[in-house]
Amino acid sequence: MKKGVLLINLGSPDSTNVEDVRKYLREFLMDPMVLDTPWLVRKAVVELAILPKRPVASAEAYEKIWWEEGSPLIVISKRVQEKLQKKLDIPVALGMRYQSPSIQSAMQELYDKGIREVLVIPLYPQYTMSSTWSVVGKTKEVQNKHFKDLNLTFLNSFYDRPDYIKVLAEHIKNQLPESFDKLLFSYHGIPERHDRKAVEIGKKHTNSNIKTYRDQCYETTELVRKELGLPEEKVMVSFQSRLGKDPWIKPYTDFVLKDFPAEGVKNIVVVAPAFVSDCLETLEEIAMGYEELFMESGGEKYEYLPCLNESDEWIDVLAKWSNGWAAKED
Ligand SMILES: C=CC1=C(C)c2cc3[nH]c(cc4nc(cc5[nH]c(cc1n2)c(C)c5CCC(=O)O)C(CCC(=O)O)=C4C)c(C)c3C=C
Ligand SMILES: [Fe+2]
Ligand SMILES: [Fe+2]
Repeated sequence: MKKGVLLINLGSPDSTNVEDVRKYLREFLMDPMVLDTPWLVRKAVVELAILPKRPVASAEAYEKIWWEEGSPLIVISKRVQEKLQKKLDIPVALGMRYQSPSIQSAMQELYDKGIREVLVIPLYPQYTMSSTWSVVGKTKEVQNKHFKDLNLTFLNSFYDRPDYIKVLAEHIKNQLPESFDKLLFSYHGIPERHDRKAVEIGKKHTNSNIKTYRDQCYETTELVRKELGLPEEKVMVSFQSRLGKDPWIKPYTDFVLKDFPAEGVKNIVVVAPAFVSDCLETLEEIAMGYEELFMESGGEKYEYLPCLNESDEWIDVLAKWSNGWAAKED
């Protein structure tokens, strides 16, 4: 059977226009894998508490990082798809979990080429309900509704895959300044509750040994630290982007950054391995907002190292995984 690859990332608003941002946030936050309350409560919270004001602030944040060609997350994901396509003999399509290009349009593209076997790669190294399981659920739903004779194989995570660890460590090493006090691994946070629920959801999608998102983040960090040959005290993990009043997994990046200078940690480097492409969370929150916070708290030097993005070495890894899957007997 003809084979193809489907890359899926989170997605961005279509523009920095407040209405487009509102539309994006509505789709994102109405996902029960993101806001996991009963539908009516979720609808009330989203429409009455979040959507009246947040889109204005979010649009301003997007405005600061938007590129001429569009949202960095979309532009980078398209570059990854194009570069990977050049390396593979089988078609590669790109879909976004929220907004456009949709997962359905990407699947249609592959289907129209006669493809009936698809390797789905959610572009999240670590799985949890709001990242990978949301993508897996949505992709299965679209397949079941519109493409019944399409077979899907999922690459559910790569947080501990030696190829990924090696390419990430090398990428960091090439950009690491000669001297620094701490290398901070800041991952996207999730509510503590999700870390328990996601294990049950993950078991439904796969038979493998499911871990919590927090544990996966610590594992990625430890593997990269060892690959870099850094002592334990040079590295720290934290979690960013809290939303709402529930407890999220700790330590919180903003708290850590505020405390660092008083502890003598004044020269830091920050990486964000929950993302393979730069996006609002890295370019605005980490590279702008957190730098300001750290400097105001007494920090002296702050450097953010960009994600893997469309680097040749990362494309080579994606090509290796895709070819490995494509070479398997049906
Ligand atoms: C309950 C809220 C959220 C959870 C849980 C969550 C988990 C989560 N998100 C990502 C990746 C990205 N999130 C991005 C933006 C973003 N995230 C939330 C909320 C939750 N995320 C919101 C409301 C937003 C939009 C911006 C804002 O208004 O703050 C992005 C950036 C998108 C872009 O266009 O650049 C990414 C990427 C992961 C991996 C994750 C769970 C691990
Ligand atoms: Fe998020
Ligand atoms: Fe954020």
